[in-house]
Amino acid sequence: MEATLLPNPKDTNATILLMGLRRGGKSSICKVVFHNMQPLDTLYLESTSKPTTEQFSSLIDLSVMELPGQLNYFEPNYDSERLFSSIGALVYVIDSQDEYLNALTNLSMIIEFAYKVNPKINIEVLIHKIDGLSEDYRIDAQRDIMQRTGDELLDLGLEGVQVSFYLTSIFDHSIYEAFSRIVQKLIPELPSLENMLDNLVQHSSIDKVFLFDVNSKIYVATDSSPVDIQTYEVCAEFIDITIDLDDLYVENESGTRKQNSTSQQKELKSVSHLSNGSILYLKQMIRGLALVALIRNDEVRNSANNTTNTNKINSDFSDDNVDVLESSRTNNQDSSLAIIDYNVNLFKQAMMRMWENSRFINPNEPLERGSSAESHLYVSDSNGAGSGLYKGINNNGSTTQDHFN
Ligand SMILES: Nc1nc2c(ncn2[C@@H]2O[C@H](COP(=O)(O)OP(=O)(O)OP(=O)(O)O)[C@@H](O)[C@H]2O)c(=O)[nH]1
Repeated sequence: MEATLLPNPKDTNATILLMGLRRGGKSSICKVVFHNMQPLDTLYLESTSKPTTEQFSSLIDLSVMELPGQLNYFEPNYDSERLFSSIGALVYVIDSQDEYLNALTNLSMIIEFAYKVNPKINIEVLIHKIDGLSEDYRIDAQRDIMQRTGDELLDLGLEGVQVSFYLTSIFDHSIYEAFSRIVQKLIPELPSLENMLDNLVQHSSIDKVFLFDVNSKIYVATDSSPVDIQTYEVCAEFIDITIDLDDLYVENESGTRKQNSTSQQKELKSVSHLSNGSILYLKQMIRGLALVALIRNDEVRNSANNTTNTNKINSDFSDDNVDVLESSRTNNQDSSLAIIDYNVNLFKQAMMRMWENSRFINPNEPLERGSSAESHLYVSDSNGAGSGLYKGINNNGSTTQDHFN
């Protein structure tokens, strides 16, 4: 019998394979995270009947493939071996509001197969729809699912397989947090990006900084301090506010309104002073990304109280040597922001250099904000799809994730 062709991920893409039993929430997750669908609208989604693949590209080219729950991919007429050998991450969705024992048996079977054909694969389990569970029950369900999965894998003789678990719901930011961590593992440049962000935080009075994909609100990198979900929410919402305001206003030029197209090409930047004295800072980066930083009021106050001059220091900004302005000795908020501006510009230049050196840079590609709803994510190298290089990546600060190996 001829093998049925499953969707063929592009070799150069990082590919995420979404699996799970019927009605678990796979299509809803895709629609909410990558197509900005309102969570309540997912109620009307029809059951998916055949495999689907979508491509998203911005910093990396990412394929998200969904396999419907009712199909058995281990029948000989599916070329599952080729499929599993070419993916970066297997994301298995478990409906935590439903009886999940069948799902766990199915999951173990899939892990056994996937691990055999692709030992570098990242295995990610979403304990999904937790919005319907009490706080206590969520923890119990997570513990139970982890325990049972571990036991099943042991029974199958699969020791040392690393599986990551996330508590998720499309009704809050947990699904974005989970996908951020999943996608980050597919970005070969992640350690360099994190180093650069740490350096930025260190020299710019910044409390927390995220590098967001503007369309999906997934963050492709952040500094090494723990991620607090409220800070994430505030920063992610700031992107929407900035874009809404940006669409609202067009610049005047000699008394006449500029064309929208002209204003869209300018670099997006926004600074907002919150009532508690903190500052939100956003600046457009390359390839559909925006840098969003939270600057706490005490930091700003400290810098405002200091009256000595700003010093320029030479510091090692990731792999590229660039100058960074030290902000600890400025005399007011404005100069503090000016320093952040200067340092963020250096960060952007470093990123541009990094991507110019990357194998995927397309010189004709615009560096500015992605223009279509499907203009999304991150970077991969030529073998990124199956490389899984960053499997053991640091997951510090996550309140929703746990893993074992
Ligand atoms: N409460 C809650 N419901 C959810 C969540 N995510 C998805 N759902 C609901 O779950 C139902 C099934 O979602 P789908 O996305 O169609 O599930 P699926 O896994 O794609 O199902 P198949 O296409 O049959 O494989 C829908 O009614 C969604 O609204 C969630 O986080 N919380």
